[in-house]
Amino acid sequence: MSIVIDAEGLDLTFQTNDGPVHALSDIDLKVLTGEFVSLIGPSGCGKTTLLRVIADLEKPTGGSISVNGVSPEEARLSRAYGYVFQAAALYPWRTIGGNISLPLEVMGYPKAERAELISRNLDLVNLTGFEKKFPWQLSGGMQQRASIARALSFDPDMLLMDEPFGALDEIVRDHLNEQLLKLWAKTKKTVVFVTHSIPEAVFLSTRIVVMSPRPGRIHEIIDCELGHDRSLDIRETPEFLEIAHRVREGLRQGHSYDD
Ligand SMILES: Nc1ncnc2c1ncn2[C@@H]1O[C@H](COP(=O)(O)OP(=O)(O)OP(=O)(O)O)[C@@H](O)[C@H]1O
Repeated sequence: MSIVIDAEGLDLTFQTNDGPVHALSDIDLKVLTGEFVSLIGPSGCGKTTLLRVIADLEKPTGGSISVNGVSPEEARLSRAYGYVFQAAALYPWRTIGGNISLPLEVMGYPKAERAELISRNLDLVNLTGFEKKFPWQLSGGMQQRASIARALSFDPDMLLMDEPFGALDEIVRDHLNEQLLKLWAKTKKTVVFVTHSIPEAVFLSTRIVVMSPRPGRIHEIIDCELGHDRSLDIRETPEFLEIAHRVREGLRQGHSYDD
């Protein structure tokens, strides 16, 4: 396995009207090919900022980071990743197929190839038959699946997912977690996934990065070796509960309730 993301001593301070905000401090993280790494931590600990630095949507103010061995900017330009936002962020005036097609149009894919990729990726997220619907005709869970299909459309090796299921109810979230795991096993993508949910992180990940706030740091990295073939029942097993307990302890230790 090779190193996809290599961050060393990463620092990011935002300059705001209210003074500097130290969002990331001394982040060391290596992500290997095919891993599913979750970033978990309390609100404001820098999870989204770290994901955005990997995606070249923010520039770090210190330290170094490479993605696929090159700078985040070069990786972005070479389409190294697909990005899934917190809200599905689909264009309401475009059909589901039209939304998935958009990055492909921007990249100049010919029409026939676009049609083939739209159909393949709709199939991957179990939305075959919904190509001509508009986003408002789909449930929240289906919209989020469509946005995953869009992120996958040009077959990037890596998916960056910022709390994609945070706004969905628990039953839908469970279902999508199962589907995402199957998709990950099938496509062998490298995934970096932001979440607030301990069960979600333990269910999905091969490693869990526990972050703590003010400034955003990595408190602990926990291995999550539950095998690749997981069903939701695994959440009742002692192994699962043990890892969930360790994550909860890590979050507690990293979080000061005094401020
Ligand atoms: N563009 C920005 N300008 C100024 N401050 C910012 C900016 N983006 C994020 N921050 C600040 O950086 C810190 C980390 O924010 P970030 O959104 O990365 O946290 P998070 O862990 O993803 O939070 P949440 O779980 O609520 O999404 C916060 O204090 C936030 O207010």
